[in-house]
Amino acid sequence: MSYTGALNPASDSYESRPHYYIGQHDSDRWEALDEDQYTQVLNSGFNFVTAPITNQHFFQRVVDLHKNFLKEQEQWSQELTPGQRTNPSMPTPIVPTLSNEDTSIYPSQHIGSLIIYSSPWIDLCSPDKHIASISRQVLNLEVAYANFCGARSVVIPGPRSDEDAAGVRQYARAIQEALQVVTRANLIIHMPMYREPGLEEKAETISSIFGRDPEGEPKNDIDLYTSWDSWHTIRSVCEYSSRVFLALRIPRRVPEKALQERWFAEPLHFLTIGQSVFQQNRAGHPSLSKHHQDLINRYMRLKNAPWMILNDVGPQDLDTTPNVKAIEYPSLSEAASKALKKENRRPHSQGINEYVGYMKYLERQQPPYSAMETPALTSFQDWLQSPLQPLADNLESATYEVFEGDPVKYDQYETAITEAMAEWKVLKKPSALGTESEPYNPELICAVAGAGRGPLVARVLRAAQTTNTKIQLWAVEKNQNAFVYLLNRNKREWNNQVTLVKTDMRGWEGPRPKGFDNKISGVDILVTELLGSFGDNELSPECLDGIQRHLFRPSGISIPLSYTAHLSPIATPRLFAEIASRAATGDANAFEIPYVVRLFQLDFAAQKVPGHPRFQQAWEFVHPVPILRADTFAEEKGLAVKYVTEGGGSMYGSSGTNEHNARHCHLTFVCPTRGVIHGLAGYFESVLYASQLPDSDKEPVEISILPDQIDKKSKDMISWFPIFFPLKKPLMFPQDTEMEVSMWRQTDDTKVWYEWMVEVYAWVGPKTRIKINASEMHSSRKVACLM
Ligand SMILES: C[S@@+](CC[C@H](N)C(=O)[O-])C[C@H]1O[C@@H](n2cnc3c(N)ncnc32)[C@H](O)[C@@H]1O
Repeated sequence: MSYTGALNPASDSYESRPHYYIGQHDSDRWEALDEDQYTQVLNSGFNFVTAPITNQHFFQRVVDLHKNFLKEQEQWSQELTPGQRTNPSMPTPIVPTLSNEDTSIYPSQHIGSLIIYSSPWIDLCSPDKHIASISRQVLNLEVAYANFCGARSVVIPGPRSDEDAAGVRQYARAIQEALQVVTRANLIIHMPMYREPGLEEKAETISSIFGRDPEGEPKNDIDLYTSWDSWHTIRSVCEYSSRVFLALRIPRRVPEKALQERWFAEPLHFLTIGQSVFQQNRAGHPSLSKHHQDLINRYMRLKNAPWMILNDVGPQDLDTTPNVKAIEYPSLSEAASKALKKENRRPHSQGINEYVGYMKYLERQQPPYSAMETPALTSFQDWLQSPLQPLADNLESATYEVFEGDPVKYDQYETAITEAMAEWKVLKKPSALGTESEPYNPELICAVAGAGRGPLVARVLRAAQTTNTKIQLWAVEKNQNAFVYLLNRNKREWNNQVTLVKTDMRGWEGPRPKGFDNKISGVDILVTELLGSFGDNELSPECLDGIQRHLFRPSGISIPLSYTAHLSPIATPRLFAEIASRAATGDANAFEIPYVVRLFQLDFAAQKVPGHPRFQQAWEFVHPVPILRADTFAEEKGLAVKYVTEGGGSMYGSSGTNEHNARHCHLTFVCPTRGVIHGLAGYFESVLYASQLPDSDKEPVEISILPDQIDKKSKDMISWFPIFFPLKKPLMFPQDTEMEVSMWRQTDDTKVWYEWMVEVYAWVGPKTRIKINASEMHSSRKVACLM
């Protein structure tokens, strides 16, 4: 396949894969482009260009200012007495404000389409306090002016080295100060993915001009994470400001996956790609390695996909004569249509820049959006929602409609119900004469509890048809509005064959089947779907406690049979920033509640290590509660006795009736690379049905939202997003950490809530571990009400 011939938007559907916005940056550019140059760049295929805030005139002014200062200081120190001379220091000169000769950008309604660069020659990290101060003043003057002009984003070169921690702190402070100076514009810090030895760009800085650039010996042992460390210091000092973003410089050699993922979680605004990152293919055209392509493809899947800036890749023949007149930038579309008119007038078309042509080719080669990447689903990426409380609240029809839009969940349920019905016939027949506890019943008695608008009722009826089973069916629902819908559906679709009961399932008296002398009977199959993102968080265990007493013993079947909650510690700077801003604007509980969120832009802290998987099970619930079948069932399933015992303890002031649904876990995750976490990602899995036949080799019917299981167990299931338990303060950890997560599912007679904390341990000897960091104990005092 060829990428030459380049842009032909009509030839491929751009909607079916992420779109590339490609900008042009020239590191030698001192002036903003004039209109003709700008048009020429857009004509060569770029979508936007960069512009420096200040020019060479300003640069020279600052250099002269510092030169004069040094001279004066020299003279001044000569005049001091030897005693005074030990620490001569004059106050740093004040950089005069900008004049119209210092800049070529001006306010215009189109300034937003320019990406503004602050001066690459400032050195905010300089150990020379005067140079550092001048640099800071220049930055403030520049960002203030860019903000005044209406610029939306200002790219600021990151620290030149990560070695000097004090320098990085100083840099971070300067950015924090610049944030106070600008009221609107975003500050975009330009960082390398890592420092490639010998390949760092060497730009002239105010320090190098005055001979103060700390060169240092080139190092052989590269620490891939120092650049990220610097970035982390900067954004932490800026308190995760929502106006601080990243321009990430793509290296020539793509680093290990863990580092790629680390940056993936950060607020990427731009990917910058220098000419030297490109290789030449056999035909002599620029190309990127497969690793680079994979990296870009991954980053472009983000909801707010980064834009790309190609550095120093032409067009070469721009007339770059310094331009001191005010420029009125046309909008992108105006410029493009002007360019087209000009193009038509030109004898020879100038053609697409070959680097842009190649990037556009890569754009078309990206994997198309999958079923899980519809615009609707993508819009949910990293969007915080409060968990539903279907017990306490009545859901709206639109919410049910969203559930019903996911066929995967219902297909799995139908498979489970079908298997259970088929096995019921075999298991129940031998006791055809019946016992006292299980009188013979030729028709299967089934109940769907929490029926909503009836999708599971429909699946039960279908399973009965498939297995040719005669059933009597009850549907129990406490939401009076959904109940009206059920009544209507029963009449229209189900020929009134379903017995509808509007009640809280915990108080349901049980079915009175036909042919039972109007007596209350047991239930053969109880179908429920009361699961939340963490399995038990929508109070499935508590609701089932009240209804499972109606199940026939021992043959009654609960679908689901069991569910497990799982955890993994994650870095998610964007969510932390969002929750922190909620907390700062008055939501005192912002960090004390879990959120349902389609986690996407995250980095898992734990690696997959034998014995310490990345996702670990917190706890399990099994139905019916084994106390009722304790001896046989619990033993068969190998359940811990603590799950079997009902009662057992009581919260202060409560009678402890729900104590058997309390849980606790203590998990150890292994984190080989240093980093930071912002909370815990929570998931669930559920066994809907597992064969009860002794010789069955059938796989259990399961659903899972665990990232490493969903494709295997319930591919493309979208009914549940993960849950996120935030930490109030980001928790740093060094390399080779053992991270210990403790979580409790707490309950009294009236409610259920979670408590969680994380501790960081490091090995300091073969047998000695010390605690080096810990979060606070968090408590979502009232996650779900039982009343
Ligand atoms: C997650 S929705 C599932 C609804 C439906 N089965 C579906 O798949 O669309 C849970 C349903 O259970 C109902 N529900 C929750 N707790 C209940 C209770 N204790 N008694 C009766 N219905 C309950 C809610 O009103 C809601 O309709």
